[in-house]
This record gives sequence, C-alpha cells and structure tokens, in this order.
Amino acid sequence: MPLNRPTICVLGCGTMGIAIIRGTLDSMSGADSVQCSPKSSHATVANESGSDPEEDLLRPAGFIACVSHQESSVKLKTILGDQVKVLYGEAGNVQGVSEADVILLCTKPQVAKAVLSAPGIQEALTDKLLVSICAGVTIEQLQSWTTPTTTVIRAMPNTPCKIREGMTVLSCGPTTDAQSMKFTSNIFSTLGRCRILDEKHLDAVTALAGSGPAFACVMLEALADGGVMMGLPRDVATELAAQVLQGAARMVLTTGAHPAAIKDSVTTPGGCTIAGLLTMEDGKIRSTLARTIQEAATVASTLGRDKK
Ligand SMILES: NC(=O)C1=CN([C@@H]2O[C@H](COP(=O)(O)OP(=O)(O)OC[C@H]3O[C@@H](n4cnc5c(N)ncnc54)[C@H](OP(=O)(O)O)[C@@H]3O)[C@@H](O)[C@H]2O)C=CC1
Ligand SMILES: O=C(O)[C@@H]1CCC=N1
Repeated sequence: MPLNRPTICVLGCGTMGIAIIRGTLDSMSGADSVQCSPKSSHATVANESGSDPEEDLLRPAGFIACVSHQESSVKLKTILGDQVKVLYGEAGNVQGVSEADVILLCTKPQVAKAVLSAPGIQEALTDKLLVSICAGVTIEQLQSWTTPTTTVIRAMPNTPCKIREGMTVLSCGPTTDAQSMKFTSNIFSTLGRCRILDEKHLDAVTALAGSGPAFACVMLEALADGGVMMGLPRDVATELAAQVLQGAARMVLTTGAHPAAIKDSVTTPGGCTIAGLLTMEDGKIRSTLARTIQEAATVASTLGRDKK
C-alpha cells in the first residue's frame, strides 16, 4: 500500500493519542511548518527543508483525532489547536477512518472490538494500515475484527512520547509489508526509541515500558520524600531525584555500562552509599520491583479479553 505523506487518524485520542500527536508535530515543527489546509481542514505539514526526500515521504501529511464525547472534542481542540481535525461519536469515527491512510487505534482495550466492528469501519479500513497501541489486544484479534485487506501492526509506546523521550516496541503480523513497518517505525522513532520484537514479548513490554513511567515516578517521589525528610524543600528534592534518575539512566544508555558497575562506582567502602544500599536490600526493593513488572505483565495479558 502506498504510504506517501499519509494522513493519520488517531481513533480514540486521550492521553496516548495526544502524546503521539504532540510529539510528532513537535518533531516536525523545527524545519517544517504545520498549517491548516483550507481544502481538507485537517492539519498539513509543509516541508520547506532540504531533508532526505525518502524520509519526507514517510512523514504524516496531517492528523485527524476521534473521541467518543462532544465535550472531549471541545477540550481536545483547545489542547491541539487548529493543527488537528477533531471528530466525535460513531459518525466521526467512520469519517476519520475514511479520510485517513493510517489509523492509530488508541482507545481503551475494552472498547477496541466495538469500535472496529461498528457499521462502516471495516469498509473504511480497506487497504489501510491499522496500528493498535491497545494493551493486551493481539494481532490475531485485530485481524479478526477487520478484513484481510487491512494491514495490522501492534505497538506499545509510553507517555514520554509526548516529549520525544518515549520507548516503543512494534510487532508485525504474518502479512505485514515492509513499507508499513518502515512507516510505523519511523513515526515512533521520532518520538524516542523504537524496537521491533516478536509479539510474545508484548505483555512484558507493556508492563516494563508502557506502565514503567508510573513505576519510575513512584520511585522518584519516594526518593524526593527522603530528601524532604532530611530538610530539603520539596521542589529541590524533586529536581534532584528526577535529575539523578535521568543521569543514571543516560549513563546506562549512552555508555552501555552495566547498572551494577555504575552502582559500584558510587559505593565507597564504609561510606554512606553502601549504608543506603543495604537498607534498600532489607526492604526487598529488587524483588518488589521485579514482581511489579511480573504482575503488571500478567494483568496486561488479560486486557484484550471479553469481560464475562
Ligand atoms: N496511558 C498510557 O500510559 C498507555 C496506554 N496505552 C494504551 O493506549 C490506549 C489508550 O490509553 P489512554 O490514552 O490512557 O486512554 P484515555 O482514556 O486517555 O483515552 C481513550 C480515548 O478513547 C476515546 N474513546 C472511547 N470510546 C471511543 C469510541 N467508541 N470511539 C472513539 N473514541 C473513543 C475517549 O474519548 P472520550 O474522552 O470522549 O471518552 C478517549 O479520547 C489503551 O488501549 C492503553 O492500553 C499504551 C501505552 C501507554
Ligand atoms: O495501565 C494500562 O493498562 C495502560 C497500558 C500501559 C500503560 N497504561
């Protein structure tokens, strides 16, 4: 299927839909300008830079965002401005999918089947690419709710996509073509890091990377609490904790160092770090965090199932 400068419909534009649109528009706003097309009234991105023409063809031409309720559509317009065409309700979904080339399914997993099975959607999806970010919804399920003419890809991004520091994992189905995969990987690579893995890993990915920002923020908040306990002002403690986590994470990502080696390099014999580390180990922090991912992955695997 041709994917030159496609229009993307974000079907279910809440937290993640907004993060993906915002991050993508920001990624293009440097060299490119985003403007509202009077003809189609959805956002178009005009490239005036001398960038790679092949990459340019993979950039979205514009976004359409679909939500369920009219009130949400009003709020969304104030968040995304006139760069994005906003539609709501069942008729809005059919219109949005019909006008787009690529559909990003960002509803809650529990409503994915109903949204894709609604009258007019299957026809509107003919010969199009459907990328689902719904936790626990498998490629097999997505294929069974669409016709064979629709190409299906599963993605698991996370909220930091909004600031282009995201982590996304993609899985393709047996019939996914290379161009669809290249386009999808290009979109998510501009929003942070992007990897392709076999679908069997996606529940673990959902727990570690999808839910991960929540777990990381609980750790961040707890570290800051400790600083506050020892007299630091809250804003200072939060800044220190956030920068420490970012710095340590960047050391792992940029140097490739093992986390244990970085820990050891901080730990002076008989010093304060080993005193703190032993206290952490007494609290079983390692197994608590590892079990957190295990439990979240177990629940993720159930999210696409019909509720009895
Ligand atoms: N939140 C996260 O960190 C992550 C979430 N995910 C996955 O992303 C998906 C979305 O999550 P999230 O963004 O948090 O959810 P939100 O609740 O923030 O957004 C869901 C959106 O879907 C819309 N919606 C609901 N029903 C319909 C419908 N019938 N037709 C069209 N739109 C509809 C809602 O509109 P309205 O407001 O009008 O009801 C809302 O805009 C989930 O499947 C989740 O598993 C994946 C990775 C990370
Ligand atoms: O909590 C959830 O179910 C979703 C999936 C990953 C992050 N949030």
